Amino acid sequence: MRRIVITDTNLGDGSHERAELGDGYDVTLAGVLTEDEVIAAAQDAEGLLVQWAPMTERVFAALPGLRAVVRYGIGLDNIDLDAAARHDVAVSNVDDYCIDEVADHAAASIYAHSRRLTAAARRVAEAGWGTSGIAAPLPPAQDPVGIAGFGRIGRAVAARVSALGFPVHVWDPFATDVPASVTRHETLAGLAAAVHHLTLHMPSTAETAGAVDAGVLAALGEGGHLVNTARGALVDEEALLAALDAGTLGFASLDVLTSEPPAGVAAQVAAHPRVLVNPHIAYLSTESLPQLRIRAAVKLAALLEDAAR
Ligand SMILES: NC(=O)c1ccc[n+]([C@@H]2O[C@H](COP(=O)([O-])OP(=O)(O)OC[C@H]3O[C@@H](n4cnc5c(N)ncnc54)[C@H](O)[C@@H]3O)[C@@H](O)[C@H]2O)c1
Ligand SMILES: O=C(O)[C@H](O)COP(=O)(O)O
Repeated sequence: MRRIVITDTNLGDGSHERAELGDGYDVTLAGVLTEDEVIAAAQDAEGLLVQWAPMTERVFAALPGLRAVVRYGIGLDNIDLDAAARHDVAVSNVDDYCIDEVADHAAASIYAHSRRLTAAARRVAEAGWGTSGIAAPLPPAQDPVGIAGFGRIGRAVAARVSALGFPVHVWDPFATDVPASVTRHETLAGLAAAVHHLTLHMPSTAETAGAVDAGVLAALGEGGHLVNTARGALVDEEALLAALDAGTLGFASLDVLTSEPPAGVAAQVAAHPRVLVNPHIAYLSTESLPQLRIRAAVKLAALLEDAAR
């Protein structure tokens, strides 16, 4: 019997995973989040299913029987991939769930701000019926959208916003087969300067940390709208707060922050009157969660089979 531990329990009770894995697996739902807790809970585990628990060098070193880890999600930023390789542990994510959900969320943020939904509702709540203080919306054809990171989600956002009539611009140094219908830029600042809405869809890595800095925000400008459904670490939040305070950036729609729940500068950003903040829910739907749990279990079983060969 192979022992599998589910670290975090945010996503459910382990029933989908147990049903998928069947009798050959002993699945324990640990509900742990710190290094020490993971090490204590995962002794003798061959496989781990992890959402946010930190998979660090220390954790891998303390679990010599571990063969495979699958993250419940797309981003692998809480897993030290070099450490996993050093300890001969296979790692995977669930790269094909929630693409439509996140794309819908980003496109909805763009459409909502384009029609000034948040600003207008705030105006009514704070100053009563009237239109002063609400910038007149532009027709979508004059309201370009910039997509940073043209992967699965970025491309799905492009399909949605172009169907709504927004011109699409992209920046992704690694993307091939970029369609002729979109305008490609060589730099993130160049993309920001060309658009009104900038939506982020690159991974959180050492290279992308703080990529949306003061220069990119200045290029996006006072009418600009930053949309982040990727990871908080992509944005220099000090610079974002300064730009919002100075009025040199128009608005931000943020599903993710550097600190979740918000603390410090992330809390100041989240409370800003020209920010629409959501509690990291872009992935969420009645379909995506069971898919995530089932696909994570299938992937872990495949990795463990490979490791046993
Ligand atoms: N908020 C949520 O609930 C939620 C849900 C799912 C995914 N996400 C985030 O969205 C991100 C994108 O997901 P995806 O499925 O589109 O990933 P993907 O791998 O399909 O696409 C990422 C794109 O980023 C590009 N890229 C890689 N490194 C880059 C760099 N240094 N600079 C610029 N571009 C770079 C790649 O070429 C690729 O085209 C994930 O990394 C994840 O963190 C968030
Ligand atoms: O746990 C989550 O918040 C979701 O699975 C999103 O994670 P992801 O952005 O890495 O997919």
